[in-house]
Amino acid sequence: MTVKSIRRAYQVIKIALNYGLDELIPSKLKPWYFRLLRCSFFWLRNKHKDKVGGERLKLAMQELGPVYIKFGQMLSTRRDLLSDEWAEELAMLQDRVPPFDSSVAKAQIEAELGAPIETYFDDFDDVPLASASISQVHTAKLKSSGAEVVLKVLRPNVEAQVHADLQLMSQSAQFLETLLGQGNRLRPAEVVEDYRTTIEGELNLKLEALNAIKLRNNFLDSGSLYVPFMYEEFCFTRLIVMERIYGIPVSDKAALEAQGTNLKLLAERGVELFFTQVFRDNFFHADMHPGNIFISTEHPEDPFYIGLDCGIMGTLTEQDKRYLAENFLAFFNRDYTRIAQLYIESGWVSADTDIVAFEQAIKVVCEPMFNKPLDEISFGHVLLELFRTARRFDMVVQPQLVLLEKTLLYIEGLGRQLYPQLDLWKTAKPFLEGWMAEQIGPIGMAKKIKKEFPYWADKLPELPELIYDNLKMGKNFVNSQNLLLERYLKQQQKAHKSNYLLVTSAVLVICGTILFAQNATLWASYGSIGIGAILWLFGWRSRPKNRKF
Ligand SMILES: Nc1ncnc2c1ncn2[C@@H]1O[C@H](COP(=O)(O)OP(=O)(O)OP(=O)(O)O)[C@@H](O)[C@H]1O
Repeated sequence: MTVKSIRRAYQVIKIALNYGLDELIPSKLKPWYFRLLRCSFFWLRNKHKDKVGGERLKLAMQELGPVYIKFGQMLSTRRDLLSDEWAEELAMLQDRVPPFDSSVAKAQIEAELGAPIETYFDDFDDVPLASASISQVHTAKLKSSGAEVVLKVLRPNVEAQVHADLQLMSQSAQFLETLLGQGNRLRPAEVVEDYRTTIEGELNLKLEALNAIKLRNNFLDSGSLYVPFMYEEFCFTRLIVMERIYGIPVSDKAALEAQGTNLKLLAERGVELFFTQVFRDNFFHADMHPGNIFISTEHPEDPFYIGLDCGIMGTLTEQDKRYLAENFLAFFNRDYTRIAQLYIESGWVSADTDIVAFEQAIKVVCEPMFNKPLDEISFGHVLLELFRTARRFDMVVQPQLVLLEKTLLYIEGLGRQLYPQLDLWKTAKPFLEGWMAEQIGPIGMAKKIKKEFPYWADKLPELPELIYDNLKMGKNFVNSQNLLLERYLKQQQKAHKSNYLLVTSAVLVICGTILFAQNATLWASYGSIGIGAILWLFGWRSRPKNRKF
């Protein structure tokens, strides 16, 4: 540990204790050394006794800075780990990060461009358009075309800060895990690792630009999602330049209503967009929060979404997608046995899970959901409850599914906020059923054949050789089996012979001893014992050696 990280550790401890975070750990989980450590910082007291736990955690994270703010945002999406109150409290964490000096931003931009800003841009605005946890956004115009653009630049030193804080978090999580025991539901080390992958991805703006280009191309002619154009020649690890967009933040419902937006259509399009991204493209935006989604001001009767910040994108395997779709369909058919089977088939829970108990647990959480009308059931909530249940049966955490569940919950919440009568099931069911039919029906089969055809066409000329090799292998296998059998039979014969000699020798030795004890003819008793001993020697020598087949 360096002096710097010790100083940072003290700062973190100070803020944590000032917000009484130590008091949030149940006393039975605080061993004597923890209490001793706490006492050694006796001058640091909880200054926020009047606030509830979740709020204290939120405030502490806000004070700790960008890394912890983002961590809090991510933690708020892990509703499988946190209670709803805590999750809601943490979800309120906003990027209330003060902007950094625009001269620093300019210097960073010029370092990436390798030239003064004026070489490529006009009207660079020193006042940032937005200042977020990881980056800051400035507006300008392209010199070449006059197009309005935004320059998104990473905060100075943010990488070092993130890495140092991550290391500290990781060490604390390990410590907490030792404290709570391996089997604890909270799994702090796993949560931190999950976060590491997320935040490290965000530190590379070039990656964000590439994601945005892919998403933009997927929806280029869709009329439901617009992703700003990226100026690739100005996209680097610490700086990206993109088209400036104008829109209404999705959370501003009053403004949307004022311009006469068709909210029903907008809400339905949101759900469709989600399912299209997941099932058709297997590439979904996984950092949906109001700051990243805007609504078009053009033709409000046929509105479209504008998506920003593609730093965190999710993908699923073909198998995950199929199990997921089947999961939803099985849920709506109330087929809990199928749900339990799906979790086992997919490997999300172990194959030796007690399927009857698991099915029962699924039924207990799912059945009450049907007390509501079908159109009020939330897919995200279903998934959340199923994951919570599966965790009790030691489900291995699937980060890609957690991302998906969080996005789904958000999309549904958003849809209902925009249009409270939104019928999710009606919007999603045809999509899911159509997709499933494509996967397992004749169309699916034809698609698979079409997809695999180039591979088989490539392998076809090798087929005769492969058949010959396999036949040869088969013949060799039969030969080696015969050899083993022959060896085995010989061993058996030897064993029989040896057993016979050993038993006879034992009988002769016993008879000789009895004759000797009864003072019978001495030569007969000595002869019997002698022959017995010789036979024992032969029997012992001829016993089969302990060979492996
Ligand atoms: N192309 C754009 N046109 C107009 N405004 C933009 C554009 N890109 C970003 N912004 C503004 O900048 C804000 C922050 O951008 P962005 O979300 O990409 O940054 P971030 O650092 O990744 O934030 P966070 O990770 O905390 O969500 C957006 O909420 C939006 O207001």
